[in-house]
Amino acid sequence: MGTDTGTAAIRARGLRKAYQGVVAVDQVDLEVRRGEIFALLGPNGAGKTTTTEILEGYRDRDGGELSVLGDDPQRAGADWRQRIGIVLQQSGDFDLLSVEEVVRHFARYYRTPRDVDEVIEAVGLTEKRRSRTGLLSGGQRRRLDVGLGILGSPELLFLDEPTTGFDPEVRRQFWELVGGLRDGGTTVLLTTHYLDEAEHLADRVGVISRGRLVEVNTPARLGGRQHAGAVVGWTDAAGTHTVTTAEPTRTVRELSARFGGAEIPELTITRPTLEDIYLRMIEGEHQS
Ligand SMILES: Nc1ncnc2c1ncn2[C@@H]1O[C@H](COP(=O)(O)OP(=O)(O)OP(=O)(O)O)[C@@H](O)[C@H]1O
Repeated sequence: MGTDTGTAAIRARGLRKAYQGVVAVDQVDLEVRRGEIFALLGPNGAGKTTTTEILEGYRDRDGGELSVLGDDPQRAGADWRQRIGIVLQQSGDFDLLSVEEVVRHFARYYRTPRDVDEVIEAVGLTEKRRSRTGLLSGGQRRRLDVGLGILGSPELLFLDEPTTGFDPEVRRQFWELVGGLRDGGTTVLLTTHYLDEAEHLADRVGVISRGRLVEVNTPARLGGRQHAGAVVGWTDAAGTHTVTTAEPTRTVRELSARFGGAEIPELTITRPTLEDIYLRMIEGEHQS
């Protein structure tokens, strides 16, 4: 397809893959723009890993057209590989080496690697640089994985379920790290089961179910979320009340009048979360 991909980092048309006759990826059309964080969501077995592996060049497709950074991953060579970064769910086994030794080792695979100290600093492991990687916590280990993924200053970074097992604080720090990469111009393809992660990080999300890409949209608009009603809740002497409405402002105004302009007790206004919308979509898919 040549190098003319415009602003698309990934462009797939009719991507298809079956294992022993069982279809895992079914006519997927996908466009990931340069500089965006795109999250691929879907239940277990939906086809996310298969799709990502095809995009990474680790798995051959059965059909469809594909351009990743202007080349077909099935034919692309070492030059192309230098331009992508991959952070797998489980990385290699080098427990006896220190953080610094591991980063230095992997830096040799790149013609123009980033500065080792800078990478260690970027993933927040400076204090652990001399620790054996086998002694790192799960979250620290994951950051090292990301450090290795960005060593070659990739134009496109694949992150496969990067924050599984992270505590909330470390997840937030990790999100900042990934957001910073995007701000620096890196395109990120993220797979995750955490909907809050997708909401926080992704510019756009794609929902894949039973091998098919069901919808691509911004987190705010997925599944018509922007039109979903709000739930207004409050309490009074009779107990707790909730009302679902398309006009929460009007409801609040009425309540305010009823309480004589005083504070409305325990007032809440909630809208469906991305997870609510996603679960509805997936449920609908299974019933269809
Ligand atoms: N190597 C393989 N051989 C045979 N079938 C496979 C192989 N890899 C995946 N599959 C099947 O293809 C389908 C898609 O699997 P895939 O791993 O791509 O899903 P996934 O969305 O990544 O799931 P998860 O969220 O559990 O990681 C599943 O039905 C799975 O059983």
